[in-house]
Amino acid sequence: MSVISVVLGGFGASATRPEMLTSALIVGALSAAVLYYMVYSWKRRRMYALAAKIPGPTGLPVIGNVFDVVGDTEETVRKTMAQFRQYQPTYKYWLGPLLLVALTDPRDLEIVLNNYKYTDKSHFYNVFHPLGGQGVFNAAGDKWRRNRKIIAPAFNFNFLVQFVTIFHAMAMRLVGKMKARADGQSFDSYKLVELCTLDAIALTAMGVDVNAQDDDNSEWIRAIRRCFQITRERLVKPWLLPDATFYLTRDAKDQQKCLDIVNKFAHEVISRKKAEYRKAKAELDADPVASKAAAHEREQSRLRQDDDEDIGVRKKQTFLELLIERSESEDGCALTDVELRDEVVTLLIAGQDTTATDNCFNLLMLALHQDVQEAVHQELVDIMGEDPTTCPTYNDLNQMKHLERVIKETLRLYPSAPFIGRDLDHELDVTDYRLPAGCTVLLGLYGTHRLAEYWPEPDKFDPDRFLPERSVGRHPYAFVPFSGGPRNCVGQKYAMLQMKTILSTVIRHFQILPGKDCESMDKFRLQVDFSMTVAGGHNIRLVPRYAGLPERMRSL
Ligand code: HEM
Repeated sequence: MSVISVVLGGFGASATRPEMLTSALIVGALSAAVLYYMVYSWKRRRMYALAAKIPGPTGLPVIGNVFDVVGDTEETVRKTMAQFRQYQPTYKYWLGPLLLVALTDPRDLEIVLNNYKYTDKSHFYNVFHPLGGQGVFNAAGDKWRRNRKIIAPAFNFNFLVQFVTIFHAMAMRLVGKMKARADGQSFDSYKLVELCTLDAIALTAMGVDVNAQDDDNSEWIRAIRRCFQITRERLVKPWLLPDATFYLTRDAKDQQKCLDIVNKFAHEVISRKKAEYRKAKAELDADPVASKAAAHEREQSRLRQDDDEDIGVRKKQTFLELLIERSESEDGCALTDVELRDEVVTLLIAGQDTTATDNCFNLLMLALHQDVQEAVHQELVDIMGEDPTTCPTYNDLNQMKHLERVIKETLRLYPSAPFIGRDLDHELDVTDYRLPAGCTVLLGLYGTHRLAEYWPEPDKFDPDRFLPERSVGRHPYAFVPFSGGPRNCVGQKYAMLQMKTILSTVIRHFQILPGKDCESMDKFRLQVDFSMTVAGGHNIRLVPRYAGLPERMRSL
């Protein structure tokens, strides 16, 4: 018997007692649900009223626009872009009871991002919590403020510049792998580049050579990549976003196993590095002259911390070693082993895929714009000479202005993080609307970067937009691939140094040509999980440039 017939028939003369009881229960439950919905809606009347003023696609009753974001991520990206084009710069949509407001106007981005009130990240970032725990990316409130203060000095040029030789060594490994693919056949550059950036971040964060480029099958590498994969899946399957549903799945158990491996490895490295630090310190303390000199160097180093010009004078250290040193020697900076682990794992997650995808998009842009590629190659030859194996100095990297413009223009068109989210717990006035309390704000960096008002012919690849004379007067929040304000990307200088080193090394060795299904920007099928990528691969072809060079220069 259907629910309706139970309800209608249940009150008829022929109804039995159990049927009447069932009917009464159903009617009671339905009435309670309707009453609950009415009270719930009444409480949210202000939200509905403010939301009604914001344009956006029409949704279905109760579930709203859920069908726009469920399913194939390529299709979701396609629909999101169409919505952006139709409603820009601000629009709303509903996912069930959740109101999302997409903001792309740079003035609105500034209002939200440049304000300490909105530094806590949206609830959907909970998918990142298993990896990176309460590290700087995930932490909120005072905990975030403290973490950020402790970690910030590690991202000063003065400290980062020592990593250039590591980036170059990893880039040369990549060139070695690419050499085997330089047969004119199309291949997905991401598969090689993501291992290169994993090697680079593991070495610079922990001082461990995981050598993913030669062996991507070790237990740790399999574990960390599986963790990335599970997080990606949660991001594109909305029903896995809440912990309540995710922790019922097999993936959650799998994630725990992999996390145990990743965390155990990190703890082993931390113990080893701490022991090394303490041993070196004990030896130093036993020698008063050396101890005084080290104290002087520490003080000088502290004074240099904010001076980006004064570089290359610190002794070589990894992020972890710097954090251990600060932890053990400075008031208020003591981090527990779990906190140290969370920071190190955070850097692995935040610094690997972002730079991998962006390096790959750069290779694609250079492949599609041969004139730009040749100009960049010429610039590299002018700065560093013909030998493609030379390691760039910091000054060399600084002079790579053309390459820098290419990287920025690529970040404009394909920002690794196309949007970021914040939850509003009170109303907020942006340029054209008052946003209701309780909504989630999506800051659409991708959309901002394509607003014609700020970027004429926005879909065109034109690195010269970033020439100083063409950048004058541009709104500071019109270009925000690394976000902005107090919670911006702490790793942006690292990212620029790493990408310049890897790209310049590859370009000096190979001419890059477009690969299968990547013959034009229109053909890219974009998808978003961890970062924005091309579904079907960042496919390129390579032609060695070193064929005409002396044998010494050809050895890779
Ligand atoms: C092309 C490369 C990169 C891009 C486009 C990028 C972009 C971003 C963006 C947009 C955010 C803000 C996220 C949010 O508020 O929701 C962010 C935060 C962050 N990024 Fe990056 N990132 C890149 C590379 C890196 C690297 C190489 C590292 C570290 C080595 C790093 C470490 C971080 C950290 C720790 C945060 C969190 C900062 C905080 O919450 O205070 N990023 N990044």
